[in-house]
Amino acid sequence: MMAVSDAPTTVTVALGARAYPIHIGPGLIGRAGSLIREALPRARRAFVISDDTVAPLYLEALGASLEAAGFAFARHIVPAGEASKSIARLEALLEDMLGFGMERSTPVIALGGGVVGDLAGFAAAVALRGVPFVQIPTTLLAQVDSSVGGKTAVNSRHGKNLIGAFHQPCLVLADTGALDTLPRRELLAGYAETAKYGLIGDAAFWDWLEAHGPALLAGDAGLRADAIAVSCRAKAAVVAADERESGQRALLNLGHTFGHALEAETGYGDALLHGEAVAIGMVMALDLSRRLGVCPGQDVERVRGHFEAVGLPTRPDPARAWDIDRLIGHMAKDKKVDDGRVTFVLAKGIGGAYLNRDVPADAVRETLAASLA
Ligand SMILES: NC(=O)c1ccc[n+]([C@@H]2O[C@H](COP(=O)([O-])OP(=O)(O)OC[C@H]3O[C@@H](n4cnc5c(N)ncnc54)[C@H](O)[C@@H]3O)[C@@H](O)[C@H]2O)c1
Ligand SMILES: O=C(O)C(=O)C[C@@H](O)[C@H](O)[C@H](O)COP(=O)(O)O
Ligand SMILES: [Zn+2]
Repeated sequence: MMAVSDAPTTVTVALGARAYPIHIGPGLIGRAGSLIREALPRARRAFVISDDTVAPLYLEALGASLEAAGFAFARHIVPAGEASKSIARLEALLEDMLGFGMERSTPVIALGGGVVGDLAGFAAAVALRGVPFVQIPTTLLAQVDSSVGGKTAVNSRHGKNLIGAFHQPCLVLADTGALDTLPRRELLAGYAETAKYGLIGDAAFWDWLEAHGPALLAGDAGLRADAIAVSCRAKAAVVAADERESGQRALLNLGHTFGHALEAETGYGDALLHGEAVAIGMVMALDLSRRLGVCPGQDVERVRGHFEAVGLPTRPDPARAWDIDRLIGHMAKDKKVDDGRVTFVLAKGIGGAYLNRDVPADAVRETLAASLA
């Protein structure tokens, strides 16, 4: 890994005519106006979406840079938290956007974490059948994962992200300075999605995280920027190869079949953050792989041990009454269900994720039971 200076690192998502850059580094919110102007020379107006925690911290700086670059802009602020990924919030947002007089060249700018990014991205996908979309992710999770790749969605009472669209951003500005105000619990949730890339296909990155994760979490800016760049390169390569998840993109769902079921069961509140659910889900996915005889037990323990060492949960809250049948019911609504069968992301060890459509129901049930015991 290289030490990182203040100059941004740029990763490109290679999607032909729709290719876009992810700039990673400090101070990018203050430069957003001129960078958006370069990407969208014709746009004169912009619509900014943020939440009520992020807006007081960063909207003034973003607004000043937009105005300096000649943009008039409107803002729409939603309450912070997963509950804002709802049809009701989407409707209010769309009406506000249309009231502002969006044109097909008017960009939607998401300033916030994955909740704001997923909601704003979906609104950008459907307003006027699609307007330009700029991601300015302010959480670690959003910088390593949700701002890249074009999955946008809101939740349904039937499950997580079940209403959405693929709509790629035209620009991603990951201002690493914004991570300085992020609470540790949120940082850890993003760390789980960062570690996911090591578990999926990069054992050396996993080794690196074991060595440097604690310092990264403690605030080392260079380590953070390095980990974000590695994560974005990994995600960009998968997305460029399989944009609409007809195959290998599903690997990015490691831990999510279990994780989304846990999130649905906790009602998308503060009790369990997405990244926490994914951490637990990844331990479950490796444990399931071990039960099927494909993953060494020592790799499962290594993952569990590292997550515990940094402070991530590795099993559902034992103080809560969990119902295995209900969890399995949620898993049956996973978007990776095909012909009634769930496609699981398993791993032949750290760095060896693969897809399996033939996982015996008993093994899934045993995995859940062991984790909930
Ligand atoms: N589209 C994708 O590919 C993708 C990938 C992963 C996750 N997701 C989705 O992302 C969502 C989770 O995103 P998240 O973890 O960023 O959660 P989030 O957007 O809820 O942000 C977490 C919390 O941190 C606050 N916050 C954000 N930036 C801050 C900052 N710089 N300083 C202080 N506080 C800040 C927010 O207000 C919020 O309270 C989930 O809905 C998940 O499904 C989507
Ligand atoms: O980008 C992807 O592809 C992912 O799977 C990234 C995940 O971290 C993210 O949580 C995604 O929203 C889950 O996919 P979904 O299709 O089940 O919503
Ligand atoms: Zn995720």
